[in-house]
Amino acid sequence: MTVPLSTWLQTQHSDMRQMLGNIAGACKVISNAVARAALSGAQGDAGSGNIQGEEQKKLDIISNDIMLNWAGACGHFSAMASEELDTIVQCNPQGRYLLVFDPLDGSSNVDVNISVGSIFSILRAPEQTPTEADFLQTGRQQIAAGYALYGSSTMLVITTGTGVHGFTLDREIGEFVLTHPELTIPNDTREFAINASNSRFWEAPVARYIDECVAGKSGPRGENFNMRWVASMVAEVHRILIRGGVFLYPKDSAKPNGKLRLLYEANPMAMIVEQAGGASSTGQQLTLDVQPSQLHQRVPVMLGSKNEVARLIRYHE
Ligand SMILES: O=P(O)(O)OC[C@H]1O[C@](O)(COP(=O)(O)O)[C@@H](O)[C@@H]1O
Ligand SMILES: [Mg+2]
Ligand SMILES: [Mg+2]
Repeated sequence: MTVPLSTWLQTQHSDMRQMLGNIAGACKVISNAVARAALSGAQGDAGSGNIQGEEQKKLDIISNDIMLNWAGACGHFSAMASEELDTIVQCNPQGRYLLVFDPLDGSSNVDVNISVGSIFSILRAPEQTPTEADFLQTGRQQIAAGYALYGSSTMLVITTGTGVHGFTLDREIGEFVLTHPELTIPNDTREFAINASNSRFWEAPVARYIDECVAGKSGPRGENFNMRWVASMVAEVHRILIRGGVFLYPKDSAKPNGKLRLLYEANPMAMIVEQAGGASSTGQQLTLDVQPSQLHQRVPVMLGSKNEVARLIRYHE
């Protein structure tokens, strides 16, 4: 049976239906902007930097504007925060929710036609005008999270706290269609993802874990492991949702807080991964339990198949 996103959304309360509907609209528009970038002159650097001192691509800024406009139009968000904006943006004072997003994740890949994505998280808003402090909620307080993957097909993966569901964009009808209901991550895996160029900076527990994987059949794990690194978190998490695996962007001596951002990368992905039966940890603490202290805070991330994440946590004890 074909279930379009608009039909699936009928299972949600009306605020959620409209919020996710508009976010899905934004993702379709971003998908087109990404696909047409070489034709429209939207590839390359914007010549500016974001608050974290990272070079912005033209498509980072375009995607950010699309998400602000489309999500803002549903009227349910009282404020939003984005990777690409220094401070929060006030929206509808009557809105009962906050939106946090990474408009284009993995954007260093965008000029080489490798998969990129968008990540979002929905939180409850306070009754009064939101301030930055109102965004500093733990991942457990998210009421929905998801990502769009702009890959060989465009997909939208959503959780509202009852499982994880994947929709594929059918370009012939312009609709997302439910193709991957109830995604689950196997408990065990023989595949890891880490940027090994940082290995000289790794801390002992991560170095031990990776050494043991690389040692293969003759090592302590007694199994051969495979490795992948796309450098697009959305693509890595998607691979793990489809066939299992473990993804690490740990802290190390060069990046004492890791690289990924807690509110709009780690938390939404951790909610998705937990909802799919996997786990996500900083090494010390479950990602969803971390109390944020800053909007653009970074956090170490280890997520994926439950038993591998449990092993990583053990190695950190
Ligand atoms: O280039 P590195 O250090 O391997 O980092 C790759 C990681 O950085 C990110 O690209 C960060 O996201 P942004 O592109 O949104 O800044 C992740 O998607 C990816 O996992
Ligand atoms: Mg990102
Ligand atoms: Mg980004």
